[in-house]
Amino acid sequence: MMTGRFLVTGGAGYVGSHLVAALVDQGASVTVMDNFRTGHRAAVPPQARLVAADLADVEQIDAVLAEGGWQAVFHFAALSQVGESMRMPMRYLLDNAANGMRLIDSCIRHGVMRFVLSSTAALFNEPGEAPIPEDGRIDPQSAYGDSKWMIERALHWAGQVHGMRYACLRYFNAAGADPAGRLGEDHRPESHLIPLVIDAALDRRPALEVYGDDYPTPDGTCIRDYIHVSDLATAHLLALEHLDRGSVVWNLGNGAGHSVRQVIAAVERVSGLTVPHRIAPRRPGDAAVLVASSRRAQEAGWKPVHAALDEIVSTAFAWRKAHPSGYGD
Ligand SMILES: NC(=O)c1ccc[n+]([C@@H]2O[C@H](COP(=O)([O-])OP(=O)(O)OC[C@H]3O[C@@H](n4cnc5c(N)ncnc54)[C@H](O)[C@@H]3O)[C@@H](O)[C@H]2O)c1
Ligand SMILES: O=c1ccn([C@@H]2O[C@H](COP(=O)(O)OP(=O)(O)O[C@H]3O[C@H](CO)[C@@H](O)[C@H](O)[C@H]3O)[C@@H](O)[C@H]2O)c(=O)[nH]1
Repeated sequence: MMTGRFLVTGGAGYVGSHLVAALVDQGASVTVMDNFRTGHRAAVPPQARLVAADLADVEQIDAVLAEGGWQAVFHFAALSQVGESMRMPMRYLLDNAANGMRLIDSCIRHGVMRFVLSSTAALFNEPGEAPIPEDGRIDPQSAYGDSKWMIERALHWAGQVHGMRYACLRYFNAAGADPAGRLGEDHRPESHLIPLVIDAALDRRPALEVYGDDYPTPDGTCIRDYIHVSDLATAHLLALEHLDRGSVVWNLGNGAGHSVRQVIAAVERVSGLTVPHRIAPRRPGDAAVLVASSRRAQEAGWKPVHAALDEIVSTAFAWRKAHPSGYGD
C-alpha cells in the first residue's frame, strides 16, 4: 500500500496511463492533470481523480499543489513527436520547456520536492558509444529533444539550489500495451511505428511509409530500442523509491535495437498478416540508431519483463485488434 498523494500530469496519455494504473493497483491516491489534447478520459481508472487543466495555467497548478500532502509529481504531459517539433519548434519549446519549468517552480513554491520527468532518447544523436549510457554525449537532433534537455537542466538547478530530488527517466521507444488488456496506445493522428505497422497489417490504413532505407544500418532503416510501457511503469515506481537516497538519471530501454524492417517482420510473425509498405524519404530529426544502456536502472534493481520484441508487439496487436476505434472518444 502506497501512502501519500501523487500528481500525474499527462496521466490520460499513453505512458502516463500505464503508470496511473500501476499506482492505483498499489492502492495509491492519484490525481491526474491533463488537457486531453492527446490523452483520453477513458484511459484514467475511476479510482484516480481527474483535473482538466492545461499546464500553461499556473494558477490552476498552484491551486492543486496548494492542497498539500503530495509525495511526488510525475510529469508526463508534453508534445512528443520528433517530426512535428521540426515543423513547429517554438511550440515545442513553449509547451514542453517553458511549461515544464513553471511546473517545477510551482513545486518548489509548494514544497513538493520529488519530481519524476518523462525524458527521452531524443537527447542523443548517433552513438559515439552504443548502447548509449546516461553520460553519453547530449546532442538533440530535434526541438523536441532539446525541450526535454532544458527541463533536465532546470531540474539540475532545482536540485542544486532548492534540494529538489528528481528522476530524469529517458525512455527510448515506449511500446506495447497493458498485458491485462485495460490500456493501449491511441494517438490521433498516430505517429508511432508499431501501431502504424499494425494498422497497415489490419488494412485500417494505407501502406506503411518506411522513412528512409539509406541509413548506415545493416538493412538501411532506422534502429530503435523498444521498451514495454508496463516495464516503464515499474521503472517509475523504482525511481520514486530511489529519490529517498538522491536524484537519478536513467536511460530506459532493453539494450536491443530493432530496425523498421524488423518491426514489420515482427508484426507479420505475431499477426500472421502481411504489412503493405513502401520506402519514403527520411523524416527530419531522426537519428539512425538509438539503443539504450540501462545499466544504472538495472543496478538499482530494474528488470524489464516484457523485453522480447514479439511480446511487445503482441500486446500492442491484441489491444489494437480489440479496440478498432481506440478509446472511442
Ligand atoms: N511514447 C514514447 O515513445 C516516448 C518516448 C520518450 C519519451 N516520451 C515522453 O513521455 C511522455 C508521455 O508520452 P506519451 O507517448 O504517453 O504521450 P501522450 O501524448 O499519449 O501523452 C501526453 C499526455 O499529456 C497531455 N498533455 C499534453 N500537453 C498538455 C498540457 N499542456 N497540459 C496538460 N496536459 C497535456 C495529453 O493530453 C496526454 O494525455 C511525454 O512527455 C513524452 O515526451 C514518450
Ligand atoms: O510511419 C512511420 C513512422 C515511423 N517510422 C520510423 O520508425 C522509427 C520510430 O519512429 P517513432 O515511432 O515515431 O518514434 P521516434 O521518432 O523514435 O520517437 C519516439 O521515441 C523517442 C525516443 O527515442 C521519444 O522521445 C518520442 O517521444 C517518441 O515518439 C523511426 O525511425 C521512424 O523514422 C517510419 O519509418 N514510418
